[in-house]
Amino acid sequence: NKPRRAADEDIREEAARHRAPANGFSAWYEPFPPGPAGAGSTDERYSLDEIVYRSSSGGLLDVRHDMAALARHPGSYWRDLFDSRVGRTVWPYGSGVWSKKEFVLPGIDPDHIVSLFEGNSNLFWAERLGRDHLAGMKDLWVKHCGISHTGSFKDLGMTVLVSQVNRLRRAPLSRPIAGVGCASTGDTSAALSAYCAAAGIPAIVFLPANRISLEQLIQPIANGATVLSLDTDFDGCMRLIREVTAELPIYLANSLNSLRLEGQKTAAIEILQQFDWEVPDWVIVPGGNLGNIYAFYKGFEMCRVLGLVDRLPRLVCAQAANANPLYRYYKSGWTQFQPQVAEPTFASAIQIGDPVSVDRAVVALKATNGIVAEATEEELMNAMSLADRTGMFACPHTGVALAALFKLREEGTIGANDRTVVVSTAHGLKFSQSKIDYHDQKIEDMACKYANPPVSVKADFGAVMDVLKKRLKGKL
Ligand SMILES: Cc1ncc(COP(=O)(O)O)c(C=O)c1O
Ligand SMILES: N[C@@H](CCOP(=O)(O)O)C(=O)O
Repeated sequence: NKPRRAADEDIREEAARHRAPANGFSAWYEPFPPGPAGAGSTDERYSLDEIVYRSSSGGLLDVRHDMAALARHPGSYWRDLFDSRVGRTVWPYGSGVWSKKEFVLPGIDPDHIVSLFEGNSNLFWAERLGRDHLAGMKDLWVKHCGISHTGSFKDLGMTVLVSQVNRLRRAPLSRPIAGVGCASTGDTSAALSAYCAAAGIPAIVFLPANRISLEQLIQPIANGATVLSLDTDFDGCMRLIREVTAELPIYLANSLNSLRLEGQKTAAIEILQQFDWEVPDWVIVPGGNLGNIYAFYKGFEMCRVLGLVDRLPRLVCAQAANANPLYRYYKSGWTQFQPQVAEPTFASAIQIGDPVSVDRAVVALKATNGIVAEATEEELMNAMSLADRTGMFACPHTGVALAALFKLREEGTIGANDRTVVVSTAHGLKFSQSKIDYHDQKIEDMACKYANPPVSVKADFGAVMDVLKKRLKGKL
């Protein structure tokens, strides 16, 4: 048995005492798209300690790992190492993200890490939904990335970004970073505010006024962030935060910053781990700014290249029909990308018309023989509500992914025996108003097929019995 930690020592201090020797792994920024696997594919590279979001030609950047160094260990070494860390409190490996530290930010001192023990999210076996509503699917799973500290998958990326900012601000680097800022449809802002509050770093969030849920709005307010409610949409907020971060010493926290994706990619690695390192056939991800679909690809591809698994799943990116620039691009045979002014959607966190990571998404989809699907408002709300009827409490974005699954299953693209994972990106409780409107049948031009409004009854035994007998007719 391990001796108990001394009473005057916390888990960071305990970890510092047991600090592993430097492991020789490293990572840096390179221009996107990445070259072939292996180090040294380009001369342009930047240390992760530099504050840089774009390449010299104005393109995206990507975090690149020294794959040759990681490949000195066989895949079985990494599988065993990651498995040995699951569900522990050893700093920082108890986090689902930092349990894969060598694949994420290998060089960061654990003492600089800002973690809320994120990740390790539930992989839910959607037994009834698959069997009863998807023509006998037996191997349907929902990765509940939204059952997390701030209620969305953004925690996975934000722990990495805020940890790196913490490192930059502290000695010996001592960079004069006044705060960290983002534009947001409500989830990035919640995660940024929570991690900054935990680290004591100022957070600044730009939100499109009246376009995010009340639950999302209260999160940064409660965490003490500077909240700017702007009379524009998300794309307008994004343009503004980019201008502001170019002018002021405010570090940019949106997924344009490729550090975020290093954390988000661990959800893909976690899925493989939860299946005992077997690769699912399909993974369906709702897409907005399009960083996450690439993050999933990166996680899967890294595991393939390093021999933890031997193939990639096929990826599906699902968009709301009201905010579908990637879907249109895909339908054009990847010939014509047209940004759009996104229309309101119940999946409000993906109401994005000019996604920053469109080129990243294309790489991910082409490499995985992927598909882009779309869902109308009625389709996504019905899919979400039907999933709820089978024991989930899905958010509308998960509804978009589920609606895509229904279509692909119906047309036979996804087979009854295909192991399929739907990525649930946020907690349904963050979007309760849309559920209330659905169940109240208050949505214009929507039949709300699965509405289940509460029944108002007189507090009287007879009246209650009448209602129950009617409801349970034939079952009593
Ligand atoms: C709940 C939710 N689902 C899905 C997405 C889409 O992720 P991405 O922007 O990385 O495509 C977002 C944010 O955009 C989100 O907040
Ligand atoms: N849904 C996001 C939109 C911004 O995406 P990001 O990944 O680029 O930060 C949000 O919640 O703000």
